[in-house]
Amino acid sequence: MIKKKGSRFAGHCAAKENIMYCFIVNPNACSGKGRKIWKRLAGILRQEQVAYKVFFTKGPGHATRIADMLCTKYAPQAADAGMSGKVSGAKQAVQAADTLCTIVAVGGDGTANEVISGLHDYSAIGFGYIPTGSGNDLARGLSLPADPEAALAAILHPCAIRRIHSGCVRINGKDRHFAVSTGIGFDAAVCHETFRSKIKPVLNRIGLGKLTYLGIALKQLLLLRPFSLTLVLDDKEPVTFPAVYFTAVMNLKYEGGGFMFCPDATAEDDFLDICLIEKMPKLKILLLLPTAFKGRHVRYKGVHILRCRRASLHAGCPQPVHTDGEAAAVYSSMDVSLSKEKLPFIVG
Ligand SMILES: Nc1ncnc2c1ncn2[C@@H]1O[C@H](COP(=O)(O)OP(=O)(O)OP(=O)(O)O)[C@@H](O)[C@H]1O
Repeated sequence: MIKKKGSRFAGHCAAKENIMYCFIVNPNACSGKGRKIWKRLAGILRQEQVAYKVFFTKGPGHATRIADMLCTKYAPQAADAGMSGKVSGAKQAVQAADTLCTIVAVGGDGTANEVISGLHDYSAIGFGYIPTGSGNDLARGLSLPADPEAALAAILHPCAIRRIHSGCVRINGKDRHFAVSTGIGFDAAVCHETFRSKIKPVLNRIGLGKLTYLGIALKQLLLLRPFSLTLVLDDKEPVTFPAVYFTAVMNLKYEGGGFMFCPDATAEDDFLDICLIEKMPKLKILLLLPTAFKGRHVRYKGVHILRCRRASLHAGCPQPVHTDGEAAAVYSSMDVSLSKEKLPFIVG
C-alpha cells in the first residue's frame, strides 16, 4: 500500500483542483437502487464543489466502452506531462498522486468488472469504486466502505492507494477480465440462473437480494453433478480430479456475496488462489457452505486450496463459467492468469 498522507492528493482542495472525477454509474444496479444512490452522491459532489463528469451505463458492455474512451482521452495528457512510460517504486507513488483522472465505478461487482476491463493505460488514472450492488465482494475483499457515501468520501479525501492485479481468463482465444474471481461448475451455475431470475429484482427492492442466491444455490445443489477436472498449475504436471463440484480461481477472498472461499487471497501479491471442492456427499456441501462465510471450510476433506501464477482448467464436459459473478457461457477449458500491470486503486 502506498501511503499518500502529506502528498497533494491528500489535501482535499488540491485534489479537487488537479483531478477530474469521472463517475461511471449503473443506474440499474441492485434493481434500480443505483439511480437513487447516485442522486445522493451527486448532491454531495455539488456541495463539495467537486469537478466531475457522470456517464450512465445503458446495458451490458457499455461501462467497458466508457472506461476505454476515458483512458484514451487522458493517457495522451499524461504523456504530455511526462508521466507515462515504465517507472517503478517511489516514482510510481508520485505518479499516482499526479493522476489526471479518477475513474469511479458506481454499481455492483459486474459494473466494476466492466470498468476495470476497459482501463488500458494506468499512467494517468486512478480507480475508485462505490459499491451499490447486491453482492459487493470487491468492496468486501478490499475492505472498502460498504456505505456509498462513506466510499465517496474515501475517494475524495484519499490517504492510500493500493496497486492491485486484475485477473484474466482466456477462453476460446478471447480474454475476459475479473477483479474478484472466476469459477467453473456450481458457483457459476448459481450465477447463470440468478442472471435469468425474475425474483431477484423483487427481492433486491426490499433489501433481500441475497435470498435469491440462497434459493438458487439450494436448487442447483440438488441438480449438481460432479465432473472431472484437469488442472495445470504454472506449467507443472497435470492433476486430474475425477469428481469436482466447482473450482473458484480467486484474486480476492470473497465471492458469491460473502463466501470466503480463499481466505489468503490478496490482489496485491502475484498469485491466484484456488478453491476446489470435490468428492463429497451433497449434504456435506450444504453443511460446509455456511462455514465458508468465515473461511472454516478449508479444514474439511474434499476441499483443496491451491496457489499459482497461472492455471489451465480442462473439464471433462462443458460447464458454466462466471467472471465476477457475471454469467459467461458453458465451456470446457479456460486459462487464467494475472494482469502484468497493477491498477492504482484508491482505498481511502
Ligand atoms: N442501464 C442498464 N440496464 C440494465 N443492465 C445494465 C445497465 N448498465 C449495466 N448493466 C449490466 O448490469 C450488470 C450487473 O450490474 P451490477 O453488477 O452493477 O449490479 P448488480 O447485479 O445489482 O450487483 P451485484 O453484481 O453485486 O449483484 C452489469 O454487468 C451490466 O452489464
